[in-house]
Amino acid sequence: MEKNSKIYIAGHRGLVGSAILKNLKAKGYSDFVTRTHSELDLKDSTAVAQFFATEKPDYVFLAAAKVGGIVANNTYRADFIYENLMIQNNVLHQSYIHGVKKLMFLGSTCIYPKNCPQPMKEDYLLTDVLEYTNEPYAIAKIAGIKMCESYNIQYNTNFISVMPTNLYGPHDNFDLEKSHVLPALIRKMHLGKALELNNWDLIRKDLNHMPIENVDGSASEESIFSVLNKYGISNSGDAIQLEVWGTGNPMREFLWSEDMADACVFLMENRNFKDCFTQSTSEIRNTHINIGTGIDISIKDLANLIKDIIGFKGTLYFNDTKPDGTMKKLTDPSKLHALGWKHKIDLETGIKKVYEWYCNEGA
Ligand SMILES: NC(=O)C1=CN([C@@H]2O[C@H](COP(=O)(O)OP(=O)(O)OC[C@H]3O[C@@H](n4cnc5c(N)ncnc54)[C@H](OP(=O)(O)O)[C@@H]3O)[C@@H](O)[C@H]2O)C=CC1
Ligand SMILES: C[C@H]1O[C@H](OP(=O)(O)OP(=O)(O)OC[C@H]2O[C@@H](n3cnc4c(=O)[nH]c(N)nc43)[C@H](O)[C@@H]2O)[C@@H](O)[C@@H](O)C1=O
Repeated sequence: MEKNSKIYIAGHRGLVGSAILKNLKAKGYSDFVTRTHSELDLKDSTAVAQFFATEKPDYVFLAAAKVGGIVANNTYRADFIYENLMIQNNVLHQSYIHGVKKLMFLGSTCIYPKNCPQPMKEDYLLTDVLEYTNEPYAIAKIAGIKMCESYNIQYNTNFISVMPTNLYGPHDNFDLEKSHVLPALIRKMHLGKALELNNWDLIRKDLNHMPIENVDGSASEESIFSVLNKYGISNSGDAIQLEVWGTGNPMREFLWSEDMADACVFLMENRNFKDCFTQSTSEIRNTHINIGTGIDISIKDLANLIKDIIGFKGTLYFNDTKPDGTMKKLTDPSKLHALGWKHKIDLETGIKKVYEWYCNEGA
């Protein structure tokens, strides 16, 4: 990429897209094309074709997708497969039609089999059955990888795919039903601590920023209590109790979103699809690259770490009627390391940074 290249970041207000935009600006890139979801619905093939014909971007980061945690994936199964297939089909195909020089497609580590050998190497794709809770989303992401490879092989495009592990950082989704575990636990413990301190100003400020089921900060204490109870924040005698979904035993790997963005920009600057042709086989597959830390933690230990950082004193209980999902999904990031990139922010530092962001801007 040249510093004056025209770069389209699809999903520039999201967790990853906002971090990619910030990273590119810091590195001296200056010509960006962005559209919010309401300005351009990427599911709309005609609108996407018109957008590419008008803007003609040189480079594309596809960080727009239907994204959510385990329960959202399991509940809105049709939306997750339909929306993701539509978004990626439209953006990839129009990037080919309009001669985009290079595109990055963002997948996810849920593309790997439920009982994948650990750590997960790129070559383990399509070797066994997927985890049920996010199968529709994973199938869409696998289709995206195969679409990139197929267009590259048939049409000589330069589409590269990356498979990030679980991500977290500023501009994440903190909805208590639809978000991923790390932002959900941060918000629950932030509210739990405020309840412990009887700090109703803080609780009302949080709910004004993001109402829970239409309950905002103007509601009565009784209504607020009842909605917090529903989402697993309750008062049992002298302690606040906080629900953690599942058994607490699953292992997860977490990467700071700004490290993720740095890896994406590094690969856009240094990696081309043709690099994969050095393989000794005529069958070109598994050309995607894992992005992770190679370090994981149990959900129970994660919950206790967040509890300590936030200073929530109440008790945690594990609700095993909620799904655990995959028991372990740890990336093998050696392909990325061999290319010269490694993460910088460890989990404890990242949680402190995102909690500070949440208190200042997110809540
Ligand atoms: N978060 C994570 O832990 C992980 C994420 N990923 C992948 O990384 C990528 C980015 O995810 P993340 O940043 O977390 O997601 P976010 O939900 O934070 O952001 C998604 C972005 O996509 C945009 N978007 C969604 N639907 C449409 C649509 N129909 N038309 C136009 N824009 C749309 C949203 O726009 P708007 O803001 O305007 O609504 C938003 O900016 C995705 O491909 C995701 O699958 C992979 C692994 C883990
Ligand atoms: C990134 C990845 O994200 C999704 O997969 P996931 O890793 O299972 O996502 P998760 O963050 O929602 O959960 C991780 C673990 O944590 C537990 N857990 C505890 N308490 C809460 C809780 O309060 N909220 C949530 N969401 N999970 C909780 C939860 O039960 C599970 O065991 C994919 O669907 C797919 O979208 C994908 O690619």
